[in-house]
Order: sequence, then structure tokens, then C-alpha cells
Amino acid sequence: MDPSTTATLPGGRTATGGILLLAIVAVVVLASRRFLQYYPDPREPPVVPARIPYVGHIIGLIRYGGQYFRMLDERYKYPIYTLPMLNSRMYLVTSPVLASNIQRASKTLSFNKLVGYSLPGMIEYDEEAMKVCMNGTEKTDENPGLIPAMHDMLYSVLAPGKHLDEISELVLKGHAGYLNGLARGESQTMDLYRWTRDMFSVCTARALYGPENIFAMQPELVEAFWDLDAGMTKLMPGILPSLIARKAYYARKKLYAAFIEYIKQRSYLKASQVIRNRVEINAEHGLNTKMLGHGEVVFLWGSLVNATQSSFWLISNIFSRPELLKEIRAEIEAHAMITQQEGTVRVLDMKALRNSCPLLVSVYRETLRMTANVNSSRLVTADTMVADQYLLRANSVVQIVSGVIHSDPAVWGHDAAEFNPRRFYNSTAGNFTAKDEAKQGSKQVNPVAFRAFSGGSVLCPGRHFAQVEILGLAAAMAMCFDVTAVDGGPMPVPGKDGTGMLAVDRPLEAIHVNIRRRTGWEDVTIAYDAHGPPA
Ligand code: HEM
Repeated sequence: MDPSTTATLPGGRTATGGILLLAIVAVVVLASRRFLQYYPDPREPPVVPARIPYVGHIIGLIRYGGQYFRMLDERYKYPIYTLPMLNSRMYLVTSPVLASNIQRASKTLSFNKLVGYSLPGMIEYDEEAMKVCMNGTEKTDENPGLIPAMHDMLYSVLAPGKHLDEISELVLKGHAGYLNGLARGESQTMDLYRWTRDMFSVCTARALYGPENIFAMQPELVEAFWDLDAGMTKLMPGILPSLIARKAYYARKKLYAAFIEYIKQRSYLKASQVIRNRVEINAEHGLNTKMLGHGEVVFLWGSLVNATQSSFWLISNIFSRPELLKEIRAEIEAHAMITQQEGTVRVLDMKALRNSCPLLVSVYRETLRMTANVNSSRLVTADTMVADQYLLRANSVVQIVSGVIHSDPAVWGHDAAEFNPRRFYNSTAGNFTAKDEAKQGSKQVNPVAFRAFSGGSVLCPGRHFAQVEILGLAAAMAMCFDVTAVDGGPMPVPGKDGTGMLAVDRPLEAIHVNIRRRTGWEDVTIAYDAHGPPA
């Protein structure tokens, strides 16, 4: 049975509906058949054949997105695979040990080059901008160019310190504003995902891009942003984007225009350090105003989408489990809550949330394990032997498949498919769940297996900021509100759209909830201490 032609997604949906794209691929393949001879080297990872030669795996990916990798894994269970595609191939890695080898081979497995090549599809960089980006893509090049300069700046400015504190303070102030206006007086019914999306968009854009950010100037662009997100995977190949992902394509145009105006008005001078530096570095390397605007669309996307989706899942995971909610409230109350002004102002101490609330942090990481199916992709720039065993040939793409590793019982234990709130209790790598109760917690998971923020030299630089935003919101929600299903029962957790591979899963359906203030918290104003008291 060939997964590319038989399996269906929950609800019988297909991933992208890219019938047109399929037709184009078929025409290109038929026209160029004689060039499409792929001869695997016997040292390459095991080849998984497709029922339809040359294009079977491409069709599988178009139909099922990230789900396709899991379907293949269920059938083959290899630690590493070769998927022939046209006259090339893609390698998939599903073993944490090999993932660690891939991370170490960063000299010939390049994240930066792959990012560079994806820019024309994602944000329509023109030829000039591409020349700038592809010049000196690696730090080890004789003349390192724009991409390594940007990489270094992001890792230093978004690391714990003054600049991170500034954006954290701003984003949390925004969250507090939203929360303090919510369900005052009576209960409120709302679409939780939409609410999280909208408030994250406004607060994160304000913290990063300053008071003249594009959503503050044109609030209708929030909707356009999420239309773009819904079609980003389809836009990436850059093939007939206006036909294949029409809504996303036109949404992206609106966002370009707004960011170009933002640059022209020099609004970035009022923004956070990270954005001021981004614009300056891009301009110094020769990007023009138009391309500076395009560049910010993709940065906003990377900053907003994963953190928003993760927050939604974390809130859902907490409120759908009344016992867990009770424990998390007790933990926060005991360790991270400061009372001011005779009880009317209650302050969440962010440092204590991170360091003294192990259950909350464990639930956060478990939420990411179950939803952050963000593959780590690298371009093979020269033939590379991995683990002295597998040959990866130059000019192919290798992907560490997070969704498969995150759900492998051999990695996490027999309950890998279940939500285990204590899996990461006192262990950032996670504890292996042994069947034998006596052995529980005795073995740690290989740290490389937790892939939500990738790994090696490409560990997400935004992870500290993401943690502030996500933990801050979930903790405040847990303390101030009761969130239930509309009928009053525990909030259900919606199904996941497992088709993505670029970002944290989206929920499959809208989720309406009732939200009301907790008894005793009716008149409380919530606030945050972004840094915590001095040590
Ligand atoms: C839960 C939230 C987040 C998740 C799960 C996440 C995940 C990731 C992953 C997996 C990568 C590496 C991709 C690869 O290896 O192919 C990455 C890179 C990146 N992330 Fe995040 N991210 C999150 C939040 C953020 C935030 C809030 C920001 C910005 C403030 C951000 C900025 C970036 C940037 C700039 C890169 C590229 C790094 C480079 O050029 O080396 N991320 N992220």
C-alpha cells in the first residue's frame, strides 16, 4: 500500500488541495522524463520507492503535508530514509542519534543556504536581494555576508539581558491590558483560538515593532496576516502563487505595502533593538526599501505564528484537565504570585514562573512536544558521511522530522502518544516513561529528541521571548479565570491539523468557550514583573 495514494487526514481532508500544482508537476515531469534518472549510491540511506515514479513523494507531500512523513514512518520505521524526487532526493531523519550527527555536520549541512533559497518563494526577494543573501552565507566563509551577520545579531539581542527584558515588559503589559478587560462583570463566550491570535498579533507587534507597527496603523492587517499564514506552505515553492494560494498571495501584498511604508516613515526608529538592528543590517548589506519591507513580513511571521499557536494549546491543555488546573493554580499561588495594594493588584513574577513552577514548565514543554512539528531542514552542500554509515549527496535536502521523533515510544516511553503533564518535571530533556512503575523517572530522554526549537547551531533565538509570552499568558489565565465549554463542562481540546511542517500545528476547528472571572478574583487587576525581584 503506497501512503501517497491511500491514506486520508482527519475529516477526510487533503493537505493543500494543490490540484493545479500537481498538474504542473506532471507536465514538467513528462516533458523532462529523459533527464529524470536518479541512481542511488548504495551508501545512501534506504530508499523508499514511490508508487508513481519521480513524483509520488511530491504528490504525497502536496496532499498530506507534514502528515506524509508520519505515514511513511508508520510503514517503514527506518532511522533515516531516502525519498527519490524527480532527479534528486530528500533525506528524512527520524532517529535522535542521527539527528545529533546531522547537527554536528553543520559545515556541509547548511541551514543558512536553505533559508536563502526559500526567500524568493516566501517573500519574493528579487534578484539583487538574492545576490546579497547568497553572498557569504556561512560564518566560516572568507567574507561572511548578510545571513551570518543577522544570525549573530539575533542570537545576541534575543538572549537573556536588557533587550529581552524590554520586549518582555512591553508584551506582558499588552497581555495584562487584554486580560484586565476580559469578562468584567459577567461571563463571556468567545472563540479562544481567534482571541489568542488577535491579542498576540497586537501585543507582539507592539513589543517588537513599536507604537507605529503595521497592526496599530491598520488593524485590518491582523486578518491579512493570518490569511498569509494559512497559505504560507503553498506559497513557498513560488509556483503560480496567485493561483495556488490566492488569498495568502494578496494578503502578503497588503503586508508588504504596510511594511514598506513603515520603513519609509522610519517607524523602526521607535521599535525594539532587535528590529532597529535588523533594518540597519539589511540596509547596510544593500537591500532597498522595498526588500526591507518584504524582509519584515517573514520575521513577523516567524515571531508570531509559533508562539500564538503554542499559547493556544497550552491554555487548552490546562483548562481541559480540571485536576491539573487546580495543581497549577496552587503552584503559581505558592511560588510566583505577589499581592499588592491590599489584594486588588496581583503580580505574576516571571522569574519565579520559569524557575519555581516545575509543573507549569513541564506542561509547557509537553505541549510543545505534542504540537511543535517544526522540521529542522538543511541543504547538503557537499557529499557528507553521517555516523560513518550513511552518505548524503550534495544538493539534496535533509529534514529531521520532529513530528516522528516527538511521538516515538522508543524515545519517550510507552505513553508517547498521550499528554503526560509531568514528563518534563525537573528535566528539560524529559523523563522516559517506563512500564515498570519502580523504574519511572530513572532514565532521561536524549536531549536532542526535544525538537520544538530545533538544535545545534540553529537553536531558535526567539525561544526565551516565546517562553515569556506563552507562560505569562497561560499563568494569568489560569489564575484569573474559569474557562469551560459553552455547556459548562471542561473545555475540550480540539483536533490538530497535522499537515504543517513549518510551524506549530493549528487547531482543526474553532473552539468556543465560556470565560468568567474566578470567585474572589472579580476585582483583581493582573500585572507582571517581567524580571522578578533582584537575586
Ligand atoms: C513556541 C514558539 C517558537 C517555536 C516553536 C520556534 C521554533 C523555531 C525553530 C524550530 C527554528 C529552527 C528551524 C530549523 O532548524 O530549520 C526557529 C528559528 C528561528 N526562530 Fe523560532 N520559534 C518560536 C518562537 C520564536 C520567536 C518568538 C521568535 C522571535 C522573536 C523566533 C525567531 C526565530 C528566528 C529568527 C529563527 C531563525 C534563526 C537563524 O537565523 O538562525 N522564534 N524557530
